Amino acid sequence: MAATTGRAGGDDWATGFEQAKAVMDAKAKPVGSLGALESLACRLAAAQRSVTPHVGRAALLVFAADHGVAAARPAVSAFPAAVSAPVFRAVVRGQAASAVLCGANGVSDLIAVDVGLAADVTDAVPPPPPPPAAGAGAGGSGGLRISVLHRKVRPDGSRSMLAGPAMSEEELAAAMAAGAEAVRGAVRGILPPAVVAPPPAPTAVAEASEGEAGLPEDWRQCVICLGEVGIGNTTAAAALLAALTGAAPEEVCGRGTGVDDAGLDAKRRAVADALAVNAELIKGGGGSGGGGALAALRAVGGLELAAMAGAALEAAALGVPVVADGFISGAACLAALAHDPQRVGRVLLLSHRSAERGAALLVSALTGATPLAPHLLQQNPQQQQVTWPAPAVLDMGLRLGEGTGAVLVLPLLRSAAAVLRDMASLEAVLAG
Ligand SMILES: O=C(O)c1ccc[n+]([C@@H]2O[C@H](COP(=O)([O-])O)[C@@H](O)[C@H]2O)c1
Ligand SMILES: Cc1cc2nc[nH]c2cc1C
Repeated sequence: MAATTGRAGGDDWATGFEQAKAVMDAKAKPVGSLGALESLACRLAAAQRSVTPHVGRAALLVFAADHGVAAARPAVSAFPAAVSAPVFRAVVRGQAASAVLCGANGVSDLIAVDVGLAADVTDAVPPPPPPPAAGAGAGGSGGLRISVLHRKVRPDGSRSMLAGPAMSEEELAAAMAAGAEAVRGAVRGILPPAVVAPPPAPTAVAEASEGEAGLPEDWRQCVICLGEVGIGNTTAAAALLAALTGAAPEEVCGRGTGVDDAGLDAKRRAVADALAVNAELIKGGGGSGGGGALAALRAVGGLELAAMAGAALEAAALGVPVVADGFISGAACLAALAHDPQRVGRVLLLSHRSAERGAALLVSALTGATPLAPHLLQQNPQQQQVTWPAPAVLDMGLRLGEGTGAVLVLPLLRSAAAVLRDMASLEAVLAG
């Protein structure tokens, strides 16, 4: 009989999942009767390598940036680009939806990261951290600590993907490194309330994970939620999804913050133009050195999407569960998954299906039902062995971003872990 405590599966994700499933199936309930909660628990167990999974500290990382495509073609969003910075400030003050939901759902850390807002936000200061006694349990709002990480890669956001790649190689690396840095700060739990520092030098930014050294004892029980803010980023996410799957602009573009028919048409044209301008980099022809998922991210992504991809890759390198949010966060995670399918697929959890048109295709691609573009499959034979994430847990018509959907799933994750950890077996119940 499978062990009920201790480590599950060593480094073998599938063995860990099967051990957790055996424990789950032996619980005092008809097999499968807790539905998706059961597979959520088994995935958490496999990611944490323990058949007694636990959601300890949960952190929300909100990455913010502006977009050259929105500056070049403002019609792609219902809001002017100038709105990204005030929304970021509201997150930092603890007044935005993401921060409020963090408080309501037992999130211990919210880390807001400026990777390319087209405004100076270095004066954005979070509220003082809560006293230790306030606690961070679900239901209380007093335990949330907010930190700000200033890692602006470009002063005016990403370059316009209509005129070439949205990022240089160095800019992509710097944004991804900011994402990795935020993950390590969250897992360590030692970020000061405000971290004001100049961007790291380009040579220092692409460092790989430093390994487990210096991590606190409970680091494996940390869960990372990803979120973003960036006017125009549904256009970048749509272009990235199209580049990664080969889908047409009509399939990936939606109304974002609420554009009308003319705005939707502008988005479709922007995505088609960006894919044409960056075709060589995306597909890897003409000695461009491109063709991989990170080349697509560089070509038509954005600085906050790159940061989220870097964060997902770092969480995967550490083996810490990472929860994707909506359309933009999901597209960034798809790039990370296509880049390192073996490791990312083991830790990535999908929180919800956004209301954005294109989200259905995105979830389908993230779960392996829709194949990646042929050039990506050829480049990466690992795609055959990938552990695909399970379908999104919620479908509530959410389309705000900021990581709101990822945070909303935390109570379900905690419940799933509690069932696997604490529920009696049918054998024990029948024995009285
Ligand atoms: O997460 C989603 O699914 C989502 C869907 C639509 C819009 N958003 C948010 O709205 C902004 C992007 O919308 P837009 O219309 O400016 O491209 C950005 O700040 C996102 O956080 C987010
Ligand atoms: C008000 C507002 C809040 C947001 N939060 C994330 N994206 C956003 C976009 C807008 C426009």
